[in-house]
Amino acid sequence: MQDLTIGFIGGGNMARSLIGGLIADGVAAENIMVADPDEGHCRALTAEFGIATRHDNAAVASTADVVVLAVKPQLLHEVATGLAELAGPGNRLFLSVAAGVRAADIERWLGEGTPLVRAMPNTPALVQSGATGLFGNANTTEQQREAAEAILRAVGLTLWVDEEAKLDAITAISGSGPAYFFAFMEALEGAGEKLGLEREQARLLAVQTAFGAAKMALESPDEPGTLRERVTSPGGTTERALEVLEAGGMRDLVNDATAAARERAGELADLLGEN
Ligand SMILES: NC(=O)C1=CN([C@@H]2O[C@H](COP(=O)(O)OP(=O)(O)OC[C@H]3O[C@@H](n4cnc5c(N)ncnc54)[C@H](OP(=O)(O)O)[C@@H]3O)[C@@H](O)[C@H]2O)C=CC1
Ligand SMILES: O=C(O)[C@@H]1CCC=N1
Repeated sequence: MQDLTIGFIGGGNMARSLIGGLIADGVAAENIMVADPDEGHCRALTAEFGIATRHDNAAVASTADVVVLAVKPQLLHEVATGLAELAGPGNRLFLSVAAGVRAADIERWLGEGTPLVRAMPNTPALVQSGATGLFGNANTTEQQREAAEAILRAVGLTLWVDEEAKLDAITAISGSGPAYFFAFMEALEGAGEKLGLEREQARLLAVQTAFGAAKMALESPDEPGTLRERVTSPGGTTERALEVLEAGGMRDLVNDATAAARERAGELADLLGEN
């Protein structure tokens, strides 16, 4: 892993999160390169992480053992076909983090036989607390799967799936998931302000509480449901609040929201796979 050269195609939010986590894990800045058309993104990445950047995708991909495709799904066809000369059977590993776009379509654009791992990471990778689902196509060697896993494990938890369709469920739960929790923190912050706290105080309390609850849920042998019960005194304040959330349909809403996210991943796959 320490000797792997990793080339990112696209230097936006997800790439930045992965790069930050990899650097924090001790990967040498010389082993990471980014291609992005935006001069501002390139300058910011070099300033923050000391990595080299280019505007030329092929120049970056040609020097990399692992090429991370981190552009928007809608751009993946164009970007992948542009790298076809550097792909193919027995060639370097491609690692796509794009939501929805199927491995078979990416392989067709890069060239049949290309070793490809599809990953669904999330932005907490930046602070090495990411969660990533992985799926490898039939062309990947054991060594390449290990390389993909080592990159993502450096920035958090990894989980292989045996059916590619499960990546869409992972997208809905943990890929998009940080946004759900950030939205809940925003809501709690706003609620705290309404209840008379200073905005900054309310934010700090909301964020620290989310962190504490997540840390506890991760470290405790007990399930989140048990931890919830321990906060909820019979006839107390939490019980009253949870009744309101349940009456408002919280669980149905979460089911509907994640189903919508998964459906969107499928729509993207169908739409973009036509190319
Ligand atoms: N953000 C997230 O939480 C997650 C994102 N993903 C996936 O990661 C991928 C990237 O998402 P995200 O980082 O959020 O998106 P961003 O738009 O932040 O990043 C994409 C980057 O690619 C650049 N770019 C545009 N065209 C090209 C090109 N032809 N060649 C190289 N780079 C190009 C963009 O530049 P410009 O802005 O100038 O267009 C931008 O800097 C998506 O496929 C998404 O599904 C997966 C999991 C989580
Ligand atoms: O919103 C999106 O489509 C991407 C994929 C998962 C998180 N962000």
